Amino acid sequence: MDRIRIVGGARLNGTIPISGAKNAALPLMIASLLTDETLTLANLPRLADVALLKRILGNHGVDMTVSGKRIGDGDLAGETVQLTARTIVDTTAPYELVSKMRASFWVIGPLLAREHFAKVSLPGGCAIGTRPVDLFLMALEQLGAEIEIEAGYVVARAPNGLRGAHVDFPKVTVGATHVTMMAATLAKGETVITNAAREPEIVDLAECLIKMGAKITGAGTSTIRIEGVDRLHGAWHEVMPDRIEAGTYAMAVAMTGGDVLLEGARYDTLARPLEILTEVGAEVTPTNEGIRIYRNGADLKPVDVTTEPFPGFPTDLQAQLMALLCRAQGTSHIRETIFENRFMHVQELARFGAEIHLDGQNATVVGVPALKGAPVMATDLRASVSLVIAGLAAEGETMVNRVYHLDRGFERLEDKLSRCGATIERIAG
Ligand SMILES: CC(=O)N[C@H]1[C@@H](OP(=O)(O)OP(=O)(O)OC[C@H]2O[C@@H](n3ccc(=O)[nH]c3=O)[C@H](O)[C@@H]2O)O[C@H](CO)[C@@H](O)[C@@H]1O
Ligand SMILES: C=C(OP(=O)(O)O)C(=O)O
Repeated sequence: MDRIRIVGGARLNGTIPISGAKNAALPLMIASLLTDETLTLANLPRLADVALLKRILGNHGVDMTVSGKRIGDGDLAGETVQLTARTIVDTTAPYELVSKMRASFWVIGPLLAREHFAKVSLPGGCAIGTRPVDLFLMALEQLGAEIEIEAGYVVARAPNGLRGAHVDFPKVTVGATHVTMMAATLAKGETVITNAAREPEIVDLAECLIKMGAKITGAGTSTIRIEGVDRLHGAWHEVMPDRIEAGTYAMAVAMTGGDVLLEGARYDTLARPLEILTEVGAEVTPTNEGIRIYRNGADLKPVDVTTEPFPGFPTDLQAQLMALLCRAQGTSHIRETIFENRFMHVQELARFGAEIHLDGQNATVVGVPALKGAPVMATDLRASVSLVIAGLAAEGETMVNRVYHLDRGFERLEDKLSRCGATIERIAG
């Protein structure tokens, strides 16, 4: 298993190109199941999750060709991939694949809409909470599907096709909003989703579906309207930049000090976390090329933050912010409201000498004057990268074990950071 070795203490200076967003790329790739024509996706990040989804889609009959420019080993640009689901050859998404990544469950929407049948294993993914799928099933039932759970699989049937309906989510869910939106594109009549997720990745998917011929309005607001059409066609779409990757590097620069341009990052997708970073003591400047983050040696200030659905502070940046606050002068409070078990980085951050107290969904972070490098273990994707951030700012050597979590969501992390002056390397093993 690969490990990442870091020698902390260097300031970060330079440019970090931001990759295509994992959490947009996955639903966009899944949308290829909705049409027998070619969906071309540009700026697809080279990530373990994208590779796994290629296998899952291949199993359903999606042909994939890579046509993007690759300039060489040092190239940081994403891939352009053409996905063509001429016919769906298998409507089952098996346990062996779906259990590895939660988003693969989302194939249920397009398969059901196009084939009127889907058998999809209950999902896996990051161990950050129980993560049920009841709201997906509720929405698909409202669109007319008959659903049964058989031996760990969701079996969904819509013999006469799906029909438009009012789907009112009792809580904001990104995944179920994606799936309902995709399924409703081919349903008969109008679907109205209320209390829909407003995340930028929902907007990115809606924009792609519209290019494919879907009739969707309101994506990015709490009410999305979809007028079903008979068929969708091919399209070209560029995956939006990854706001979580950009936010992660922003936290890293705020912690180590330095001056970094996050190339391609979009301020509108990161307004709340960047506002928090400003409160903490970093300088944040949106530019034509992206977002510039600067901090000199000034003290970091403590803050109180609650994770919330977009446009609130994202749960996917909570671990990274916590790492940063370990070095603030004073006591910060973080409340996690999205996932019930997303504090697994706390015990690992303690290995650096951090002082964090947990009480249910609340963490109290007492800033310490210095962190010391340590061997640590990654437990999930964003927790892993919080350990990298802590390691970059800590004195001495840090070894991050179980790096495969990082490879799910961060493209060439060690390349991007070492180009900015960090001492960081991957040790194959
Ligand atoms: C691939 C992807 O895009 N993953 C993101 C997506 O995950 P994901 O789409 O899985 O997260 P959701 O927005 O659905 O989850 C929000 C909350 O709703 C609950 N819930 C969800 C569905 C359901 O049927 N029943 C239910 O109770 C979840 O357990 C959680 O407590 O949004 C999360 C919240 O921004 C992010 O942390 C993940 O990175
Ligand atoms: C939790 C995440 O991913 P997933 O929903 O795929 O587990 C994440 O991207 O932080």
